[in-house]
Amino acid sequence: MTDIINKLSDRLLFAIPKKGRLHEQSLSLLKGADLNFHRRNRLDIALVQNFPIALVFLPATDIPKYVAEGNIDLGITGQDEVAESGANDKIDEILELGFGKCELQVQVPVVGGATKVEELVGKRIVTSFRSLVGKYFDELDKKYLTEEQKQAGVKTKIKYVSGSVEAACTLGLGDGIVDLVESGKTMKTAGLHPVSTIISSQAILICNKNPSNLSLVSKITSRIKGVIAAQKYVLVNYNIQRIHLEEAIKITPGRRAPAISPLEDNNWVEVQSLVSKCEVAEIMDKLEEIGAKDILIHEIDNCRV
Ligand SMILES: Nc1ncnc2c1ncn2[C@@H]1O[C@H](COP(=O)(O)OP(=O)(O)OP(=O)(O)O)[C@@H](O)[C@H]1O
Ligand SMILES: O=P(O)(O)OC[C@H]1O[C@H](OP(=O)(O)OP(=O)(O)O)[C@H](O)[C@@H]1O
Repeated sequence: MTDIINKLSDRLLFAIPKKGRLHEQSLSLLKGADLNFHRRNRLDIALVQNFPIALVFLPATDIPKYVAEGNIDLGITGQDEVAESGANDKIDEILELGFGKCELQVQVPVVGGATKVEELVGKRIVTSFRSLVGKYFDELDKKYLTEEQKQAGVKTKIKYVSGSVEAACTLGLGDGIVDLVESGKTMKTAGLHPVSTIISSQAILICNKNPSNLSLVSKITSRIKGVIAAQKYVLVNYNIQRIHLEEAIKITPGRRAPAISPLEDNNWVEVQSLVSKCEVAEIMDKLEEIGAKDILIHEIDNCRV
């Protein structure tokens, strides 16, 4: 451990979620960006071999605080964690990473629960997002509590639990909860349904406003952008008769323009173009309809676009 600590002083410190929903995908981003490291068993610091960077494995919840205070230069966490930390104006949100997508929702029991979020005003809300939920219900209190209730000191009570928030209504701790929802399976299984959404979130790359090595931050950001772009696009290749080329270009315009190469048979050309992964099936259908042949789709490992 001391040998590693001695090597930290000249390195950019980059925080990675040490467990939970963001851990695995953060590691695959690092791999895609070719940041090589070896993490010793149970050690939360790992030196990157091919850059003057040290990775620090921390809970996603704590990462905004470390980055805001300058103890860490760069970090991956959730937008929800940044909002909850209240550190938004002390950090730069550099890049949305496209994973860890979820919504922070107010949920109530399907049977016998409130039907609208304003019915929860003055009641008990259980959550792990004390600050965001406190602010959210302060606004609702102002709007929906009567003057008599305000004067009597009535307020919505925000109760903190660190996990398994969905159990709170069944166990009688709260009248509603606020927790993250992705597929909705956890919520449904617990007999809950949403009555409002507080924020939408995804994983994000954040940076201190004065990082120790700005050019290295830019380099790492470009590499990560390349990995993300590669996940969004595929390369499509096909042959088409020249007479249909104009229509084909409309279907696959590429980011700038498609690459067009002549074939031995002068009536045909080969076209290569980047297309969005989520549109690929539809694009192949359209190409087939105009007579394209030999349509090939290639995954992209990495790119700069
Ligand atoms: N179901 C989900 N789908 C997508 N992203 C999620 C989901 N749940 C959480 N996240 C994202 O992952 C972040 C970390 O949540 P996670 O539940 O994995 O926490 P954790 O670090 O493992 O801590 P704990 O296990 O103590 O709750 C959240 O702040 C959110 O940005
Ligand atoms: O809508 P879903 O796809 O069901 O996901 C929602 C669940 O995911 C998160 O918890 P996680 O499973 O990460 O564990 P935790 O409760 O220990 O935080 C969140 O707190 C919900 O419980």
